[in-house]
This record gives sequence, C-alpha cells and structure tokens, in this order.
Amino acid sequence: MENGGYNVEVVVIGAGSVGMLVASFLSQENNVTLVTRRSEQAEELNRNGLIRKNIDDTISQSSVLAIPEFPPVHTSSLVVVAVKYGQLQSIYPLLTSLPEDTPLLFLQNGLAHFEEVLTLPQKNIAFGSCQFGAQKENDHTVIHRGFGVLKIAIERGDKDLFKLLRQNNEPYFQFEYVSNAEQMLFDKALLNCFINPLTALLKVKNGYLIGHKPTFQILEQLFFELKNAFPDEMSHFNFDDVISLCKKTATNTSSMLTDFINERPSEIETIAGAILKKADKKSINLPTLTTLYYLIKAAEEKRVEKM
Ligand SMILES: NC(=O)C1=CN([C@@H]2O[C@H](COP(=O)(O)OP(=O)(O)OC[C@H]3O[C@@H](n4cnc5c(N)ncnc54)[C@H](OP(=O)(O)O)[C@@H]3O)[C@@H](O)[C@H]2O)C=CC1
Ligand SMILES: CC(C)(CO)C(=O)C(=O)O
Repeated sequence: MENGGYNVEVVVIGAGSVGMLVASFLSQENNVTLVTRRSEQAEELNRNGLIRKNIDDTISQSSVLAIPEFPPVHTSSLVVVAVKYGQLQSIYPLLTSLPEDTPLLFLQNGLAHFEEVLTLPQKNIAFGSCQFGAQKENDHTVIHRGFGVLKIAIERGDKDLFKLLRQNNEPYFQFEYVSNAEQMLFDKALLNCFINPLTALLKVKNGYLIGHKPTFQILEQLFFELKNAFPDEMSHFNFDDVISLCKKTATNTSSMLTDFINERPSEIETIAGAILKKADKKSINLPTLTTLYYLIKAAEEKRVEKM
C-alpha cells in the first residue's frame, strides 16, 4: 500500500447497485477495477464513466477500469465482492486462485455466506454490512438512495490491509468498524427481514412501510416475535433501528424488490430462511416471518410456472 492507504489497487467484483456505488466512492482515492459479468456493461462503463447520482442531487462521474474478466490481482490489492449471495458460488473458484495474502471484503446481506467464505484459503477476510440504499439506474449509473454507513468487521487477518477503508473524506460514505462479524450480519439480516419481504410483496419503497398503519403493525408484530425468540442476541436491537433504516433508505427500492421486478431469484433463504433456521434450533416458531418467507417462495414459484 502507498501513502498510508491511498492509491491502493481495489478490485470490485459485481457491477450491480452496491458494486457500482462502492466502486464509485472508492475510486475518489484509489485505483478501482470493476469486474462485470457482461462485456457490454464493461464497454458502456468505459465509454461513459461511472455515474453516481448523489443524495444531495449532485452527480459525480468517476473513472474506473471496467473489465468482464478477472484481472491479475496483486497481493496488496483489496478485493471487494459485491455479487448476490446466489452468485458467490460462481466466483469462489476464482477467489480460491488468488494469492493467500490478498484481503477480501464481502458485502452480501444475509448469513449463509459467512461460514462458506471462511473456508477460502485467504488469510485476510472481512465482512461488510451496507446500511445505505443503492439502485442501479442503468449499466453505468447508480443512485445513492439513503445515507448510512458501511459497517465493516474484520473476521481474520491483518487489519492494516483494510486501512484504506478507514481513511475517507467523503461525508456521504462513511465506514464504521465493528468487532463481531457474525453478530453484525445477524443484525443486518434481522433488519432485512423487516424490510425486504414486505417491500417485495407489496411493491413499495422502504419508507412506505413506516408511513402506513397496516405495514407498521406487521413490523411491530415481527419485532415482538423476533425479540421473544432472540432475547440475548437482540438485547441491543431496538424497534427504532428498524424505523431509522426505513427512514434513511425511504426512497430505495430494496434489493429484494429489485429482484422481483427483474424476475431474478431473491435472497430470501440467506435472509429470512437463515433466521428461521436459528429459531428452529431453539424450537421456536416465528409465525409472521414464516408467513412472509412462504409468501416470497410462493411468488417466486408462481413466476417460474408462468414462464
Ligand atoms: N441494493 C441495495 O440497496 C443493497 C444491497 N445489499 C446487498 O448487496 C449485495 C449485492 O446486491 P445488489 O448490488 O443490489 O445486487 P445486483 O443484482 O444489483 O448486483 C449484482 C451484480 O453482480 C453481477 N455478477 C453476477 N455474477 C457475477 C460474476 N460471476 N462476475 C462478475 N459479476 C457478477 C451481476 O451482473 P449482471 O447484471 O450482469 O447479472 C450484477 O451486476 C446483495 O447481497 C444485497 O442483498 C445490501 C444493502 C443494500
Ligand atoms: C439497506 C437495505 C434495506 C436498503 O434497501 C437493504 O439492505 C436492501 O435493500 O437489501
């Protein structure tokens, strides 16, 4: 690393909502390569630059190098993985082939990736939890939908290798370090249980859930149910956290609603499915969450049958 963490080589895998937003902010201080799945997206990004529509209505254009295949990665480069949980399987072989010293940061929602990722050979692994909203407008434009920090927990390895994620002069893109990655992912999966299934089923933006009585009542009921099931794990978790995330990301189209709109598989298993499994281990039923889980599964099945 040079200059105490600046001008570091960063490789972001996945040029979707989160990947484009994170690449755009990190490119202000670092050299960023953005790995796309499709070559036409890489061409479009290189032709137009990466456009970010900011919360304060300004527009930023950043230059990242977009490529449709995995670049040679230096040991000192930071690799940020921003694909969906279901897409991780396709890139594990690539990650396995990287130098063991290369630091990896995973930005998925949900819980299922935690143990999988820790079987990779890399010595330096961190997890992130995005508390902001991001929405891809087109293949080279992303909208920052809601101000919130990127929480980071370094699960193993050398903390210094992630230090570029500390030095940041950008007020709208701040990092918060937390010590326990699993707890961080659990907290975020809980938050996603409140927001994602309901927004996807009702086709509403996040803010709608707290602005309408019926949805607000479902949130309250779900909170009561989860708090009873996980009193220790949720001792620091308040209903206000749910309200606050809905407010901060009020105009966002949740990642699960985006999946529904684009008729792609959702992350319901790694989010609600994983929380239900944890409750099941304690022999506790979560009727509200179970219903939301099966409603999402039913909607996905109906879509497949229609095709
Ligand atoms: N959107 C949001 O507001 C938030 C999302 N998250 C979480 O962040 C994670 C990413 O979500 P999000 O950005 O919304 O998802 P998107 O679907 O927008 O982005 C995923 C991207 O990964 C790309 N991709 C898939 N497979 C590969 C591959 N093998 N190599 C390179 N790229 C690949 C896809 O390409 P293609 O387009 O060609 O299919 C797509 O651009 C999820 O776990 C989500 O839950 C967390 C907080 C907020
Ligand atoms: C933060 C939030 C709720 C933003 O919509 C999200 O995690 C998601 O959409 O998956």
